[in-house]
Amino acid sequence: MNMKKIKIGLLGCGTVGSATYEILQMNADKIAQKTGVIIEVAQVFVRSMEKNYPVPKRLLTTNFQNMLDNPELEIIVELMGGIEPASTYMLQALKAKKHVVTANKAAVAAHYADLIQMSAENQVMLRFEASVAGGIPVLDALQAPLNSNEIEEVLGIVNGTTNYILTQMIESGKSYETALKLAQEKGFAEADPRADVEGIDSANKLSILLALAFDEIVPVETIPTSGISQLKSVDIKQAGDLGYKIKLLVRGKKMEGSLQASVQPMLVPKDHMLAAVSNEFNALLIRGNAVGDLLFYGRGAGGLPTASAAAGDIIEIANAIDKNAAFDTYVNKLSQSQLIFSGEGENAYYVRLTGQNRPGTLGHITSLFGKNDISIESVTQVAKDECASIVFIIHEIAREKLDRAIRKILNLDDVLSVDCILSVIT
Ligand SMILES: NC(=O)C1=CN([C@@H]2O[C@H](COP(=O)(O)OP(=O)(O)OC[C@H]3O[C@@H](n4cnc5c(N)ncnc54)[C@H](OP(=O)(O)O)[C@@H]3O)[C@@H](O)[C@H]2O)C=CC1
Ligand SMILES: N[C@@H](CC=O)C(=O)O
Repeated sequence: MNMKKIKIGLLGCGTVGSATYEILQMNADKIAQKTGVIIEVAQVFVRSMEKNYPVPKRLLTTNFQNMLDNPELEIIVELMGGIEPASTYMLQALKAKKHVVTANKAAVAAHYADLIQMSAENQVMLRFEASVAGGIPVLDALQAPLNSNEIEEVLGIVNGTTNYILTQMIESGKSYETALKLAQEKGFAEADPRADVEGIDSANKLSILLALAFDEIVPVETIPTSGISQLKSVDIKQAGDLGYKIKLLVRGKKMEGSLQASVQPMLVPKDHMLAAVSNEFNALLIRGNAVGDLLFYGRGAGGLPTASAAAGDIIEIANAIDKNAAFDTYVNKLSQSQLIFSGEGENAYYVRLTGQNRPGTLGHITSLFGKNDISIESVTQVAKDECASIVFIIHEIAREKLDRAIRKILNLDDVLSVDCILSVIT
């Protein structure tokens, strides 16, 4: 049988780029057999011709314009990372009527509307399944299979590096620094790992999820975001003693005409599904008003799992080209919802503070919480010499209300410091 050959160009040949090349070689026969299409990597854009990449040297180029001008290349697969020049290259490729696949959540989140619009105007396909939760097909699921639902909530772990670090700290007693170094060596971390540990990578992914789940474009910089770099081992241990694991979670939730969203380390009860998600694995709970709760679980970082999603997008586009199908733009509608973005919403909280080790301290604090309508679920106190470490779990309230009460607590003579405040999943 004479099969159609579709030529593609890769931008970047690092962890994900080389794994994408590997999958397309390793599974070439299977892909051709299943789809009737041969996918050929015809050019690979890199920064240096001197470096050793796991692709034949004849494919390498350091000139992006060459790829743009190459009429044989029908699909551009952007796996370089960073907002620029990746975004500009993708927009140029779409304008040149080339289909685009990317794993780059930073670029997609920053230029979501422009990219969608450019693909729609030029009637070419744009796919970014690999940009959220690595190998887990969660963006596709939010399209056809779930579009009969109104999505009520998305909640989960979408950053492999931080989940790997927390798992290694909790289960293997590794230091934060050692665990981060290991995550980098394994190819999970971003080129600048601050994006992982400060929660920015999760916020980029959440912004994409909010667009697909709620038709709402929420700029990344407006999402309340905190990461794990400031977490102290004492809180990881204390949370463990109280029956929780700390996880970096993304949450988007529809509440009476408003949309709440946040990225933050949260205490997760040990019997919660998300508590069992370890190392570089990700998991996302999606709640639809018809289907109820769905849990998506799998490897969220690493070369082959991420490349599996990118290669899936390439094959989908190659199929559409082969069949002369209409080139849908995947998400061809831009924000149409009337939801008002209202910050992180209400949460239960873990509050650790240090007070004087003397009778009355605890009473003063609990009475101040009470006067501010804050209800306490549990209190744990550990006294050492002059000081006492006191941990409260308090029932759901708005963060601003908690912060107002904390300011008053800090004015009490017998309170020395408020050391840690973390949200708790209930
Ligand atoms: N690693 C993972 O687990 C996952 C990564 N992603 C995303 O996939 C993308 C790629 O990540 P990853 O493979 O880990 O990154 P790497 O740093 O391993 O690879 C990036 C590649 O792109 C090249 N590159 C970077 N900038 C330029 C530039 N300006 N011009 C030319 N080449 C450039 C690099 O070249 P050089 O070799 O010279 O440095 C390298 O070959 C990122 O968007 C990332 O967020 C998504 C999900 C998971
Ligand atoms: N650095 C990211 C890579 C995948 O998106 C992560 O750790 O999840």
